[in-house]
Amino acid sequence: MPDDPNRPTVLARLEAAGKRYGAVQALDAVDLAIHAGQVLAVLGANGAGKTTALGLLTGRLSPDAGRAELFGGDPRDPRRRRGIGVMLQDGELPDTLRVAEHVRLFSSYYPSPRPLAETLALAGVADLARRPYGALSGGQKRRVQFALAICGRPPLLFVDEPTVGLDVESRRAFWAVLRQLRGEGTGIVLTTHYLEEADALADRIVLMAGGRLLADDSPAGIKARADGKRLRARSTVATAELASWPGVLRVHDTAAGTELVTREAEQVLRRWLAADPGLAELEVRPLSLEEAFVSLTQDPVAAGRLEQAA
Ligand SMILES: Nc1ncnc2c1ncn2[C@@H]1O[C@H](COP(=O)(O)OP(=O)(O)OP(=O)(O)O)[C@@H](O)[C@H]1O
Repeated sequence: MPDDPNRPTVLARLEAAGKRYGAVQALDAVDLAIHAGQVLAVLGANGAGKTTALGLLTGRLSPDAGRAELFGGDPRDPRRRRGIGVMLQDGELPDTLRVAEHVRLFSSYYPSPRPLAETLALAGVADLARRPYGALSGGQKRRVQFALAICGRPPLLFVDEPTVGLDVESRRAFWAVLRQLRGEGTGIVLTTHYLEEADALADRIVLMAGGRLLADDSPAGIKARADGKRLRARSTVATAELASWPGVLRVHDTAAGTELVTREAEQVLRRWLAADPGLAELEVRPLSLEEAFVSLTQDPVAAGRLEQAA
């Protein structure tokens, strides 16, 4: 059968993949596909299984159930691993080599690397080329690690919390480069604890908790699945009372008034107005990705609904 040109190219996948460390089921029956020309953001609290999932996809770890596949074969095969670029969280590099020397050395491992100047410019380190790595700031080191991950033009790029320690301007510049690489057809797997980053960049988000996938959807889809609203108003009703009402998921006081999250906005709002005729400065808005994330990872009912929907 001819290939469907509209079907995305799968670069890597997990099929019912599991990994156990003693009593800890780090990954449990996870199905995941990584597509060319897409940014996939992997989100989850500490210990959710993100690093383990990436370890299986990059061939650093082997599954003990199910399978992992990279470019159609075994991720542990060095020829396949040469097709990926990896930017790890704590990449240690020799301090004495200069930035350009590091990039030149890494580029030499690949069959058709980017020109040195292009790699340095993309990573935003052109003006640091002659500086020894050890003399760079934390954020500058992150950018050099990114340069090493992209210098070989890998069709698949893994970036693990890439913008930790970057200032706002550098973070935006980094996002622009990731978008450019995606535009060139690169598949990008991004783990991040910055939900704003996932919202801004990702075509798809997978949400992990306890080694399992809670959701695999677009950022808008994730927000819609959480299906809640945030209400905020100045009110004399005590937060403890609001928290006891049916349908209210969370309540807290802010400088701008009392804020609550609910999946039954109309019902809760009617009750709130009846209980406090003086209620003022009312604001109703959909959940942000951050609020949806908290709601889905902390609320087993919502997580169950997600699993059914998936
Ligand atoms: N080498 C190991 N030996 C024992 N347990 C491990 C090992 N690696 C991971 N685990 C456990 O497996 C679970 C998943 O860990 P993993 O590192 O994949 O989580 P994560 O989502 O990447 O977390 P973080 O956001 O903190 O990086 C955790 O409970 C962790 O303690």
